[in-house]
Amino acid sequence: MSEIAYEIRDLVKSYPSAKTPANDGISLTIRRGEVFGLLGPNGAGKSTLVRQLAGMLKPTSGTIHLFGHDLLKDPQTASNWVALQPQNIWLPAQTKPREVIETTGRLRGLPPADAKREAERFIEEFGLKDHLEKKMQILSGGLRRLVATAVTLIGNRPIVILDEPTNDLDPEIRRVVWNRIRETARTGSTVILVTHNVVEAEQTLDRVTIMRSGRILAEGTPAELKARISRQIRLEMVTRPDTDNLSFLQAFPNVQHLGQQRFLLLLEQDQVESAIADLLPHLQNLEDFRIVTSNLEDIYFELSGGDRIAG
Ligand SMILES: Nc1ncnc2c1ncn2[C@@H]1O[C@H](COP(=O)(O)OP(=O)(O)OP(=O)(O)O)[C@@H](O)[C@H]1O
Repeated sequence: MSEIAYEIRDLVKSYPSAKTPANDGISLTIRRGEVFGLLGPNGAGKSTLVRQLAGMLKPTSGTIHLFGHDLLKDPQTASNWVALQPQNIWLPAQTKPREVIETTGRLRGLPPADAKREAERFIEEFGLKDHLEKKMQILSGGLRRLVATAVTLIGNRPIVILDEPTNDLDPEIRRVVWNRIRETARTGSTVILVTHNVVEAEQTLDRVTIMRSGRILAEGTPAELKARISRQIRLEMVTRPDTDNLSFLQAFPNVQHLGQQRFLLLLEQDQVESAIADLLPHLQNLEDFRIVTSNLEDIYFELSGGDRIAG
């Protein structure tokens, strides 16, 4: 099988009702066996892109080759090779977790004993044991997403696409899901991830594309993208809840408000010392502060010059 999973060229998708294209000239190469991340704010066009990659949506123009096959001429290729967990998950309302996971495994060609064993492992790891008698229609959103993730991962399809797999999940289980995603790539599957959870995804992704307004802003490994602003240091501050006087923050012209009591300053290395000196007289207004190196979310913020990704 080709070392290139997807070759996407000049892809445009315009919805009839929209003024601007949801995907506006996307060209990308996704390699076999990598975990590839699509990051970007709401409305950037990420879901539109992955639905086309899964053969569920027809591009307006451009080409998509999957393992060398022209997906537009032969959309069936995608149904044979791709497992997609869409953002708005749908699972048959009357089914129960074990049944839907195991049956999917069998439909993907696993021998019955293997499908059963694999389903048991997902049930165990994803903490579904106490919910096996519940039908999909009464499962909570987070549990439904976990079942959908198991359904997508079971059977190790050559292409696995997950659109926001860790939404609605608590931190402990998110870690389990990220581990399973990495394991899936180790077996040779190519994994494409749409996520807002930039900080956690950074550990999982081999390569990243940052999108905005239907276009690609940047592409590379997390390390390559970070190298662009690696000189910068983050000074994160949490103000005390009872502090009304935040005027001391005005001494820092580029301070960003991250929401609630959280503030962020991105500093050049030679600015750190004086910033701390400016901050010291106001420590009584701070609940916490820390100095760390930049992360992937900062790169997104720097590149887009705008909204911070909701975490
Ligand atoms: N079926 C549709 N008809 C018309 N416009 C649509 C349709 N689906 C998406 N859009 C528009 O296309 C643009 C891209 O949407 P898309 O869902 O692909 O973005 P996204 O990056 O996945 O966003 P989010 O992170 O919020 O899921 C948005 O402006 C959206 O309103």
